Amino acid sequence: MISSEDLLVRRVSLEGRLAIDGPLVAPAGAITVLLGPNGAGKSTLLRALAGIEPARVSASLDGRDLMTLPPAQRRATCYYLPQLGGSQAALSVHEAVLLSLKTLYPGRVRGEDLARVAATLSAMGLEALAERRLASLSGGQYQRVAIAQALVRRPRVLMLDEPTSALDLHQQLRVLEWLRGEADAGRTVLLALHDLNLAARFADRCWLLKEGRCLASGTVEACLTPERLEPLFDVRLAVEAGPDARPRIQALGL
Ligand SMILES: Nc1ncnc2c1ncn2[C@@H]1O[C@H](COP(=O)(O)OP(=O)(O)OP(=O)(O)O)[C@@H](O)[C@H]1O
Repeated sequence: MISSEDLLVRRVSLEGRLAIDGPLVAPAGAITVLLGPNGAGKSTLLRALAGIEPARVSASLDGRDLMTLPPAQRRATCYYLPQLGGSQAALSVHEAVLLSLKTLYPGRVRGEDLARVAATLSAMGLEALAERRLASLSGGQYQRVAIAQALVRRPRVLMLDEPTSALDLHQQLRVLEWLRGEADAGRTVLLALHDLNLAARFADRCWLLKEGRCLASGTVEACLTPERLEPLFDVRLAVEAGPDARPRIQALGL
């Protein structure tokens, strides 16, 4: 059943790139993972929902038509973190995270904002790097700064595009466990992921995308099956239940 606190996507289309026919649901309080091969349209869909791509979007959030939100409010409500980039900006890690918050609340820096920045740096294990310049960071360190810049704003919908692509195993689990907490706090978390086992472990729901279309959506158990995944990725797979009863996926070959 769709609640008034869901992100409900009815249709999204972008000439030649995306033809999503819903309904697709990303509930508040849940992690929804977008899965699909390279070029499937995962980033384009997230960008369309965030209002960055000039797509035709029919979607609602908390019962309100997403398109009626003024563009700045829509981007603040649905924060989109792109795939790993890098920054040469002459900012420290602390300044970069604080700047993200100041962009949301221009002209305001209160004690509570500094406390929020400190808590976010701590959540991402960045305290020791707080005074380091962005340009001096490793790829994985920079990715955690970018995630901290998203988290510090506490958006209603967090859309993170491949947020663990540069992270070591410890940091992958740290970030996903933190995102689990963000969902438990009532946010909607939407992630594009390539790691099927991370998706199996942390997601509540999946949207399976290929060639700009959504082939299936539903619970992890319903979506992460060989019948769904083998044609999606064009590989042979074995799926078995892990000790936590969630699927474990092994690639057997092409
Ligand atoms: N700015 C753009 N202009 C035109 N086509 C684009 C643009 N960006 C992406 N595309 C195309 O749109 C399609 C979907 O790309 P998208 O980046 O959404 O895929 P994805 O599922 O996120 O892939 P990946 O797993 O490789 O990140 C691809 O065919 C891509 O080449």
